[in-house]
Parts: sequence; C-alpha cells; structure tokens
Amino acid sequence: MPAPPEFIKFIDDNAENFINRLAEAVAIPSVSGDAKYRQDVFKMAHWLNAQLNSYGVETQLTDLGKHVMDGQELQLPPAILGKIGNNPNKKTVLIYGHFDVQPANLSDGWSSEPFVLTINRENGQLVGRGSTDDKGPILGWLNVLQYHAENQKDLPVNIKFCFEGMEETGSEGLDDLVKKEAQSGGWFDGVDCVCISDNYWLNTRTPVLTYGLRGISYYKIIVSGPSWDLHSGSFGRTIHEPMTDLVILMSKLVDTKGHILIPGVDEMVPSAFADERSLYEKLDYSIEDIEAAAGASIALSSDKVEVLMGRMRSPSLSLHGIEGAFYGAGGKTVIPAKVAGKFSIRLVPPQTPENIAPLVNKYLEAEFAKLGSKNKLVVEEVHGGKPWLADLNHWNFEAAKAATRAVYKQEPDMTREGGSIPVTLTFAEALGANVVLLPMGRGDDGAHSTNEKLDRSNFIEGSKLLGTYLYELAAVQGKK
Ligand SMILES: NCC(=O)N[C@@H](Cc1c[nH]cn1)C(=O)O
Ligand SMILES: [Zn+2]
Ligand SMILES: [Zn+2]
Repeated sequence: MPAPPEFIKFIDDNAENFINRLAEAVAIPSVSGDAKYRQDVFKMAHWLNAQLNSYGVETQLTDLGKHVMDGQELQLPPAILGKIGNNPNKKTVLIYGHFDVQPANLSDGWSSEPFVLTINRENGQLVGRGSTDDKGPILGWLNVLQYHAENQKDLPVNIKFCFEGMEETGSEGLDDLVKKEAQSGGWFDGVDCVCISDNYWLNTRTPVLTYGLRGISYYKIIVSGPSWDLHSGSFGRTIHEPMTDLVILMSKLVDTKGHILIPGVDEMVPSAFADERSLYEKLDYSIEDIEAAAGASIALSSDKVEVLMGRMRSPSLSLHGIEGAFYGAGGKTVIPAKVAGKFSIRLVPPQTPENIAPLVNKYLEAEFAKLGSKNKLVVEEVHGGKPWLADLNHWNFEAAKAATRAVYKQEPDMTREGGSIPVTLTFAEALGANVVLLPMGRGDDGAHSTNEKLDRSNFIEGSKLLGTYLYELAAVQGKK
C-alpha cells in the first residue's frame, strides 16, 4: 500500500515549517553527558512530549531515577512512552529515538553556533548539533503525525513510541524500563516490530537499511600521584608523573593500523566466512567516500572491503581524551596531579562489555605494574552496550525496502553500522520483535563532530520515507 499522494504533497508543502521546528529543537542544548545541561535535556523532553500530545499521541513521562556522573548525583531525564491507535486488526510498530545530543562548543571548530540551526541556502545543509543525530529523524516522525492529525487521517498502523534523553551517555535506566514494559499488560505489549532512525547512509547518494550495530565499552583510566598540581621546574625528574604513566598506558591499547593490543580482544571475533567479502564488495562505497567524510586522505587501507569490514564486522578501539591535562593556550609548566584517559572499544559478536572487562583490567594492571610507578591506577568502566544483529529477511525489512524504493526509486544497500545504540538488542530480546534501522541522514553528516548537518533533501525525503514505511508495513504480509 503506497503512501497517499496527499501525504507526500503535505511534506513538500510544509518543508519550511518543518525546518523551523527543527531549528526550535536544535536550540535546546540537550547535552546528556554534561551536568550543566541537564535542565535542557528535561526541557527537550517536555518540548517533544507537547508536540506528541498536540498530534493525539497519548504519552507518559517515565522517571528513570538518579545516577552519578563525574562525582555528581543527578536526576535522569524522563523517557517518553507514547501510543496512538489501538486497532487489533493493524500491526503495531514501536518507534525509538533519542532527544539528547553530544556536547558542542563553537571553540571546537564549528563554523557557526552549534545550537543555532544554520541554513545554507546554496547547498541545502541544515547545520546544528542534533540535526542528524537524532533530532532530525525524531522530527521526521512528528511531520508524519502532523499530516495525519491535521487531515483527520487514520494512521495505517498502531504506533508506540519510546524516546530517551540519555542515549549519548549509555542509555542509563532504559534497559530495565524496556524489560518491564515488554511484559504482558506493559506499555510495549502487542508490539510486532521496531523501527529506529538513528544512523546514516554509507555515502551521500544511496539509502541503506541497517541490520547490525557494534556494541560499546567506555573506559576511564585514572592515574593520580601528587596531592596537587606541581611546578615542573621544581618537581620535574624528582617524582613519578601521572601524565607520563597515563600516556604510556594509552599508547599500549591500539596500534596505528587499528589492531587492538589488549590480548584476546581481536582474537575473540571469528574470521570472515568463505564468501563474506562479496557482501561488502557490492555495497556502494569507495575509499573516496570515507576520505570525503573524514575530510582527509587517511583511510587505513586502499581496499574498500577491508575498510568496510573494519567498520562493520571488527571491533575498534579509539582514544578520546585526557581529563585533567593542561589543554589551554600558552605554555603552562605544570605537572597535573590527576589525569583520566578516556577510551572506548566498539564490540562485535560474541563480544560483550562483560566478557571484555576482565581482559581490559588484567592488561592495564599488568602494563602499569611494568612501569614501576608509585602513582595510583584506577580503571573505571563508564558505560557499555551489547552489539546487535538482525534477521534481514524479515517482513519488517521488506516494508522498509519497499518504502525506500517508493521514495528514492533506488534499492537500499544493506549495512552494519559501526556505531552503537545500546537499547536495540534489549528491544529485540525483550519484545521478541524484529528491529530495522531506517536512517535519514548521509554518511558525511558529521554526527558527534563539528558542523554536524542534515541535508534539507534528506530531512524532507526522509520524512516521506518514514511515513511511507508505515503504509508499507500495513501492507506487507507478516504477523497480523
Ligand atoms: N546515533 C547513535 C549514536 O551516536 N550512538 C552513540 C552511543 C554512545 C554510546 N556511548 C556514548 N555514546 C555512539 O557513540 O555510537
Ligand atoms: Zn544517535
Ligand atoms: Zn550519537
């Protein structure tokens, strides 16, 4: 069942209003990983909740309790559970998205204020933090709801929503909520399938459907020694320096070709099966695509399959930063007293945060012991999420494929994503339902980066895609 032509026209006719709404959402700096923005994450939850209510979605703001972040106890932002439609003859889809964003400061190298949506009329780019990750896609669903509400049209399927405000910081509290609401009589009772729009095409031209995500284990290694920062002239070569120890430890985690140096981690992953390369060979992707998205000619290999396998079916370890280190302008001659190095490992099956942790701890402790340092080492696992793989022959994927063909007149590529959405596996397991990832944005959107953008055409065509998917879902042969 194709989407009605009036729906497609409505999306086109209202494009400017939709962009204005995206600007409103981007203007709320809902950064979940920084305590000083916590009130804004709440504000964003209430903004989104009001939008959903205005289109007839019944909602419940669910308190997820408290957590400790950087030594501070904070209230977690609420999850928004929503539902619209209750027709037993229709399928029920659960839609997930997140309304929190990664940190962003103009001084990181943005060309415009990150929390002001800047519209480039020449190339159609909508630049702002959260534009593609994940406010644009969430607003895509609102655009679909708006058409049905304003035109008194019934939705083709029943919809349940689950929107959270902690995805970028480990989805704290959400797993337990999903497991509870998946039970008989719970909010998610009766869900037939799940759709998440929170990842990206591989390139800038070919839509994709995604059937896999890497998991994540995020670590902090804290090295401390002196009771306060010291003068490097007075104390240099007289004490064990925490930063020296930390930098040596961090240099032992990964090599320049991306191999993980923690014994047992890379080895846990089975080698590619005989014909596996052909899966990657046929994806519309080139070394130029990754280098254009990275803004430099720095791919680890000139073999596209190797690069794709590195992103999709291998684990990776990235070093993110050092807290407590001197980083300002000028030449401050200080020995920092306490430094915390941050790194994460992206996980693929059969790796999990639980089976990786002993390997990480044992290795770091052994390497630290080799330094003969009198400083103190603490290894902290900050948050984690398991990897996920779906059955891509499911009717949920058929519906997403049909929608892609209808809107983009193209066959989507089938991809595994290098990033992580920790709750995906929980949905699949707790609900026993198939999950499809149906991204809106392009591979060069710069999620988590400076100058994050969503192309206007991806926002508008992507809104059509999400709505069309609902109609195809209603029509596809499957459960119900
Ligand atoms: N769009 C999904 C996404 O960006 N997910 C984050 C999740 C995460 C986990 N820890 C911190 N963030 C990702 O980095 O993959
Ligand atoms: Zn996201
Ligand atoms: Zn993200």
